[in-house]
Amino acid sequence: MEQYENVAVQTDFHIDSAREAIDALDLQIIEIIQRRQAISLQIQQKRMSEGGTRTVLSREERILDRYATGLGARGTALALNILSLCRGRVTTAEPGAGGGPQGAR
Ligand SMILES: C=C(O[C@@H]1C=C(C(=O)O)C=C[C@H]1O)C(=O)O
Repeated sequence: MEQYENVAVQTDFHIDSAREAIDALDLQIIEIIQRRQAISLQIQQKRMSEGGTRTVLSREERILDRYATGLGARGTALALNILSLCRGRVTTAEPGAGGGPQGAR
């Protein structure tokens, strides 16, 4: 362990392998969000087929609270983006478009 700018850094720490771990986690996060989109869409379609609304703000507020509790103020921003991604039609990103599945408004 070495000290650098008051941060303990393991001497056997390698940026390349740490980045591989981050890349794997990012792929998992994307996959989890895509699964969340599919489940959220099913709920929305079911509710709308019964004459209800697509969105339920009270439920979304509870979700925002959860992310704020876990991750702070930026967790709220993340949750807003996740809710936006999960709202509406799920489409596949065009190759090279640089974006993931988009939620239609
Ligand atoms: C999925 C639902 O429908 C909408 C989408 C939500 C979500 O993606 O978490 C939450 C509330 C609703 O606005 C739901 O009511 O649970």
